[in-house]
Amino acid sequence: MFRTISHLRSSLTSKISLPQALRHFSQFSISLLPTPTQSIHLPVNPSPSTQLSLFHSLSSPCSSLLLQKHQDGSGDDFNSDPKSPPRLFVVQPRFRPDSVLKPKLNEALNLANSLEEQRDGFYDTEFLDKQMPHHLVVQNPASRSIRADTFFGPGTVDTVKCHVNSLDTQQEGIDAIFVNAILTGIQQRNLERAWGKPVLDRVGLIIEIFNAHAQTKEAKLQAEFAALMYKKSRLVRVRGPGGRYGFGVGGEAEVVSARGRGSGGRGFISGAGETELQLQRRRILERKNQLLSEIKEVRRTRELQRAARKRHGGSDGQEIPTVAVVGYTNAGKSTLVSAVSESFLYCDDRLFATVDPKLRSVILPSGRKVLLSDTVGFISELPIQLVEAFHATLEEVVEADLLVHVLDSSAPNLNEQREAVLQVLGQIGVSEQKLENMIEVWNKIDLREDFVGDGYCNEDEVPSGSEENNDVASNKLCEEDLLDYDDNEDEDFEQSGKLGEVIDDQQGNYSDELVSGDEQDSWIDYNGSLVGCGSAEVQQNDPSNKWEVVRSENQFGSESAPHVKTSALTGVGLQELLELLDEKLKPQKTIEKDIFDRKWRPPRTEDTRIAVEQ
Ligand SMILES: Nc1nc2c(ncn2[C@@H]2O[C@H](COP(=O)(O)OP(=O)(O)OP(=O)(O)O)[C@@H](O)[C@H]2O)c(=O)[nH]1
Ligand SMILES: [Mg+2]
Repeated sequence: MFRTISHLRSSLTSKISLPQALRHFSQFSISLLPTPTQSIHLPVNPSPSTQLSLFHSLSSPCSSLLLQKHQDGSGDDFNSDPKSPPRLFVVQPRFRPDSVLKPKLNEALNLANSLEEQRDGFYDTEFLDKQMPHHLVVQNPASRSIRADTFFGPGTVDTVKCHVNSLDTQQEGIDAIFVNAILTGIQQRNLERAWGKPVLDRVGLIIEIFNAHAQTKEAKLQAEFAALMYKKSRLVRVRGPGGRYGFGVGGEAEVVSARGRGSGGRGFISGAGETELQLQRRRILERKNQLLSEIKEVRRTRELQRAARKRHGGSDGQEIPTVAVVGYTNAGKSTLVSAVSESFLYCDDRLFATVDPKLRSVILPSGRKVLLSDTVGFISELPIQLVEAFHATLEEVVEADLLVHVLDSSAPNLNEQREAVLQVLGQIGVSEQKLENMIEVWNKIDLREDFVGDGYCNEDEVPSGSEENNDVASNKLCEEDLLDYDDNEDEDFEQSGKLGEVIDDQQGNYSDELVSGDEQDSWIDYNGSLVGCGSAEVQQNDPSNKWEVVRSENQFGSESAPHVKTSALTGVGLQELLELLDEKLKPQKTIEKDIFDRKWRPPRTEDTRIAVEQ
């Protein structure tokens, strides 16, 4: 059955998540037509989800791709379960030194494996039992040499293509390619065309994970809003062979930004693709307005709930303070809140396991009741669309009386994670005063090599909220030990290639000064050897090697020491954390009282002095 694209688009209504869309996407063979076309081959009676997957395809300059159901029906059997996780191939740009690359690659693999939806309230496989995705480390183009059309140089694009083809001949195949970098709309589309697979960049994947993990109406609305804004910023049009604009094949492509600014000037207004572009924009705008009004309602409800909490307070009529637990994703926030509140919150090694914020009440050692708010985790380069869309959720953090920043003390890039969290807190408008008053918790202390059972790096170290007790000497000691450890690990990593292989386009020593130009990638301080596409094999998953770097030790190079070290799993440090909460929440009242006293009642001593003089 053939229909026009406009006809098709007008019938596309429902929304499905990317995992589902990718499943359906894989049921079609894709071939470029020699000339732009407005026709499309649809399966008879496409389901709503199939329709939407087509809509995804049609949003790209590949809208003239011929989508044909496999004649032999093989597409139907190809991983046709719409809820099974998509298989992603991870392309990780290289960083130097390897101690920087390792956590980034590790995070990329974790992100790729986190894109999964629950089935009947559960995931099919335990996260740590999942196979590591296939991956490839490629050259990271220097910022001034990033190609506007494909991000990577042609050598890297070809190399990835070779590996994708090779994986496709294998039984498992892959559904999409995840590039752990931020791509522009046109780079993404050009790479999709070059590799013949859907491409996700870092922002896109994180947004999709939020969509896949959202359970409540609030989280679903916000995640969809973020996805919509992301999609809006990626509308592209292409210039065909005759210089005509449209959604045609080949030719030079241009991005039309979210502000509607195209580089085509007046000519942009006409052209075959313009109607389609406008139609998409209108559909996005309509949905955006609808979502905005629903999100507004969510914010209003949250405000009312907060006000009610303040009004009713505890049993003694006192206001119940709220403590927001923030931190990098997977730091153990939910586990910590569960442990101290003796309740259950969903915890998982999947990144962004929590998308739906939860409140739990806790009784502090003084008998005072507080509410702990477990909220979404942050990540470096957290998409701004998500920060904006999750405004209603993040307002809880801004409005909280006290913040607890949970860090994974076993993370090799602890400082980077801290910075990423502080950056997001600044972005959402947390006041300086709250940041200064924030409690820093180093969680997962049991995973540290220097863990001696009481939770501290050094047996002599006595943690406390006060700066003086932060044992800098002992921290330095640990730092040296761990740096040694890292160096050795780098060697192992390079030689054994356990995590994947490094693919280079050129052989020899390079720096970004030496290589530039169309035909070559730029290099960042790189010493490497040629691994050609033919000789290279993509790292196969070896279950014994899985997640090896996940638990590697960090450099312990933190300038500021934590206020308290905990292990949410073993219970170490939890009592101390509660005592610290008590301590931090008490002074606020005293300060308020002081101000009140000073404003309305002159100090008694003065009164007394005056009385004596008289
Ligand atoms: N060994 C150890 N594992 C921990 C500890 N705390 C949490 N974990 C594990 O770390 C993983 C992530 O924990 P979560 O509590 O889900 O982390 P989170 O910070 O809430 O993560 P997001 O919701 O994704 O932002 C889970 O597998 C936990 O079991 C700890 O103190 N020690
Ligand atoms: Mg969580």
